Amino acid sequence: MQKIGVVGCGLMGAGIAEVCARAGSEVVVVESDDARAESGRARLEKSLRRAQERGKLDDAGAVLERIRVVTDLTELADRDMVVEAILEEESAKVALFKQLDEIVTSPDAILASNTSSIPIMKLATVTKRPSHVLGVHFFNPVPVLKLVELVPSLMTDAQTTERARDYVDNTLGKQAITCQDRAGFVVNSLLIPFILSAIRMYESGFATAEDIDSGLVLGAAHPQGPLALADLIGLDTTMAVAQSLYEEFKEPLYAPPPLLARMVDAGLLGRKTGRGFYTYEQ
Ligand SMILES: CC(=O)CC(=O)SCCNC(=O)CCNC(=O)[C@H](O)C(C)(C)COP(=O)(O)OP(=O)(O)OC[C@H]1O[C@@H](n2cnc3c(N)ncnc32)[C@H](O)[C@@H]1OP(=O)(O)O
Repeated sequence: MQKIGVVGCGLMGAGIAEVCARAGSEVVVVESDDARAESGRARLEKSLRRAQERGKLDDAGAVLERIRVVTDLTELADRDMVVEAILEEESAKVALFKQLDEIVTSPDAILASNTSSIPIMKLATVTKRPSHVLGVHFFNPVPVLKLVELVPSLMTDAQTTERARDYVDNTLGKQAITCQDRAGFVVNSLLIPFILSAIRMYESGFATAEDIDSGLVLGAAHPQGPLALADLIGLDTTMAVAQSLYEEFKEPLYAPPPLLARMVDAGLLGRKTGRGFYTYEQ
């Protein structure tokens, strides 16, 4: 698979486009309008230049030449695999998969979703090729974290999953794990209730954000504490994943705490807006 498409050039989409292009694939990224395409391009450039400055990449320019950011979905027609990385909203993803099914011409092409929590079956069944639809879920920051979760639905061909695994393991040099099509998959089913517990602890006044995070960094060797991690993921995404998990399993441990909902209402979404549990320079 050499021709990759990515839909969405936000935090995750840009990261996915970057790692695919760094691995030698030719990548077309689609954004919904010119302004978003421009900021997506800037995000990619910044990340690649930073990798070059840190000596992790020889030639950022050569990688950028393999990436085109466009606003027309039909430019994905000739792709071998398209990875959807738009906002975590089921209706938007369903509408996009219907369009991709019409646009992407090769019957062998894979339609993948980077969703964190929406059942793959909901996306597969709106296409005429459910055997070629699966979840390919990356982790933030995509250039740093090695894991990719592969999530076949009940309708996905074993061959589709194997082709995706081969690309992830052998072309991207990451490591794939596979799990069933249940909300949250492996990582978020464990990580989100942990983050929600930290938010409840903070909300109750039990300890400060700094002390909760220091506890986990210094006492359990986590690279960052749960509240800083929620800010990195984005509080809107954290909330959306929690809601999907709660809807699927109806377990109280997945219910979003009121403080998280209020922060999302207020637009305090973490790093990307400059304020969440902490404040950040923009
Ligand atoms: C919600 C979902 O569906 C899925 C998810 O994404 S869940 C979230 C999963 N992510 C995590 O759990 C992240 C956990 N945190 C970490 O791994 C680390 O704290 C971190 C990588 C974010 C930052 O690490 P740090 O040591 O505190 O900071 P820093 O020294 O700046 O970075 C460490 C390395 O990562 C690199 N890095 C950090 N952020 C980066 C980014 N956005 N892009 C590229 N590289 C980055 C740095 O360049 C640095 O590399 P070198 O050591 O080779 O110089």
